[in-house]
Amino acid sequence: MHDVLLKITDLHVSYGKKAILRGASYDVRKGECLTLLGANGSGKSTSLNAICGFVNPVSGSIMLNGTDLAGEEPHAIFKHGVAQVSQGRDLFPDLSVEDNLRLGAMQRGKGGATQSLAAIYERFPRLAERRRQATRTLSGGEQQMVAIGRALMSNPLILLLDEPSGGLSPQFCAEIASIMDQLKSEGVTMLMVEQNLNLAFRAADRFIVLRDGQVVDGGDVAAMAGDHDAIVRNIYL
Ligand SMILES: Nc1ncnc2c1ncn2[C@@H]1O[C@H](COP(=O)(O)OP(=O)(O)OP(=O)(O)O)[C@@H](O)[C@H]1O
Repeated sequence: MHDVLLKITDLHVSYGKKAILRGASYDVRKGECLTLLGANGSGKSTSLNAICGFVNPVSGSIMLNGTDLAGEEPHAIFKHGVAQVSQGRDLFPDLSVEDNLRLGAMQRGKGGATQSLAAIYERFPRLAERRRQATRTLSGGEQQMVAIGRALMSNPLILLLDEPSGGLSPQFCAEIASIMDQLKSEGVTMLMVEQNLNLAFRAADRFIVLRDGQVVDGGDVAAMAGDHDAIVRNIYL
């Protein structure tokens, strides 16, 4: 038996009249990394946005440790322990690295446990060196580290990662991959959307494939023994 942390059941999300998620159901188990795969427009980012409360589901449930998050406000969902990392887009560019990191802890508020800055700097020495720099002066990969660090400051129950490798050089992709390895070894639960299949399969324990807003495939990454072709065909053909 696996401990389920997040249970999505029959989730429907629409933008106006356009149905994007059409009855998606899946679980994320405690301590695992689950990757959402699927062609462009299949509803991967919408899934993360629904979990975070940036978009309200039409119906269905999003149970986190027994609490239904569906329809809750984003700040309330964050306080329940869901933190999203979205490609550095939501950082404050003129604030220092340190101030951006501190904001992650403040947002969770008094009730939530937080990680110390020292712990984040130990994990990301590159950020310690740049702690006083305006965040906009960092490279894309370093900004992605700030975004991950900021999410970790709130000590989340689950980390949602939207394209962690997006737009990064191969060198930074490798760094992000090793950060994810480290998070996994620490038992951090992650739900990730990732187009870079090398990273997706390296970091993930399990995957699911979305097509037209429904789950059409899924399984254990280890069981595929490196044979990813069938999955790729299922996603893109
Ligand atoms: N705010 C919005 N308003 C209207 N339509 C939207 C909105 N956000 C996304 N969509 C549409 O919903 C569909 C699914 O988008 P989503 O971003 O979830 O796809 P995705 O699977 O993450 O794709 P990609 O791999 O291209 O990022 C797309 O057709 C997109 O144009």
